[in-house]
Amino acid sequence: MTTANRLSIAVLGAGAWGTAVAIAAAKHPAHHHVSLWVRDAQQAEQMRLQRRNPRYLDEVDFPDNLCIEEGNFSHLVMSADLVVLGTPVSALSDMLQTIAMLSPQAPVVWLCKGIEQTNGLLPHEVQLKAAPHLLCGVLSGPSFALEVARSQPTALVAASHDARVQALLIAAFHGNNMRVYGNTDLVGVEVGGAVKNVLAIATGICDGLDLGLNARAALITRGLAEMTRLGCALGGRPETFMGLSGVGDLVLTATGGLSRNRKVGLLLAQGQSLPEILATLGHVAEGVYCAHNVVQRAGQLGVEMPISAAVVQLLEGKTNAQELVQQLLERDPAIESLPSPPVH
Ligand SMILES: NC(=O)C1=CN([C@@H]2O[C@H](COP(=O)(O)OP(=O)(O)OC[C@H]3O[C@@H](n4cnc5c(N)ncnc54)[C@H](OP(=O)(O)O)[C@@H]3O)[C@@H](O)[C@H]2O)C=CC1
Ligand SMILES: O=C(CO)COP(=O)(O)O
Repeated sequence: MTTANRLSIAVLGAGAWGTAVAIAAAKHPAHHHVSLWVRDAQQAEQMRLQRRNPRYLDEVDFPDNLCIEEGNFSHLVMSADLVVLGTPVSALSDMLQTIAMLSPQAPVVWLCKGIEQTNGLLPHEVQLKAAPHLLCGVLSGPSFALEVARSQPTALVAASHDARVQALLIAAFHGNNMRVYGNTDLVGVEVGGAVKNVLAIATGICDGLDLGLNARAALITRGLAEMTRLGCALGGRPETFMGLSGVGDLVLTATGGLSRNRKVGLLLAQGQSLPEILATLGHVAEGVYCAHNVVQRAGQLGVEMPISAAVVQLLEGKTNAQELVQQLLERDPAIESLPSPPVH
């Protein structure tokens, strides 16, 4: 740390979320020194000239203490108090391995929400495999990039088993209309972040078919039940799913007009094909890439996830939106199973 509370923060990855988080850190009252690393040299040049990110968040100006970097990021990693990975899940393993070689002691947090497509691992499982000795954590919770970049009020969860990483995340981001809550349940926080994306696709389909507000509320509630079942079977705590990274992010993503996952669902309901949708989306929609693994991991644990399974069938072209709804409605009657409230 340079002076009391003033941190040097390196954000690697300048998509919508990496850019918004870099802006939030730079606007923090402690005036952190923030470097935002962009992989594309041309984009970096544009961002330096315009002091905005024309590709992903073109309406928000960069604060003066946000520096745009490109090329080799080793000097950034080696001098940072905190490294923040703004890349999608697909890049996590490579990024962590590179960072571990450069600076094995660097505290690293990731922002991605999903499951690795090739091997079905949650982000912290990817880290345990790729760079097990790094000091790590995740920042998650209901947070559309545009609103964070505009400093609109937002509450997030800083999850880590290491109290120093939680404290660093709070020092980096808590303030200037952002609240950051500490949490030690990495599994619960990451399952919430991954599954809500799949459920947002389902809710987009529901709304795209104009099934009504009753149907949407039912889908979100039963979706939360299936998220909680999977999360608890993987070792997460039931109360985590009642928190910001669980029901909080589920409600935001399933109902919010800024969600890319919800948009995928809306367009599927209109009859567009998945390749067409992905070709025009312009951003990563992690639900598309993790739905299959969510359902596969649930299957391995004997956990039922009918809504997520229906989304997988649709994404794989095995059903259409109308059939999917029929399939869910025709399920046998059941007792409403809910996770028990935590005992304090
Ligand atoms: N947007 C949001 O509101 C939120 C997003 N998230 C999560 O954050 C993650 C990133 O999302 P978001 O920023 O919105 O995605 P975007 O699609 O906006 O941007 C993705 C960024 O990652 C870069 N990238 C992709 N692959 C690699 C790689 N292999 N190496 C280096 N950089 C790479 C892309 O570079 P390039 O432009 O060159 O392709 C781009 O800058 C996702 O997991 C998402 O679920 C979480 C909370 C909020
Ligand atoms: O995670 C998010 C909000 O918390 C963003 O969701 P989308 O990726 O669906 O836009």
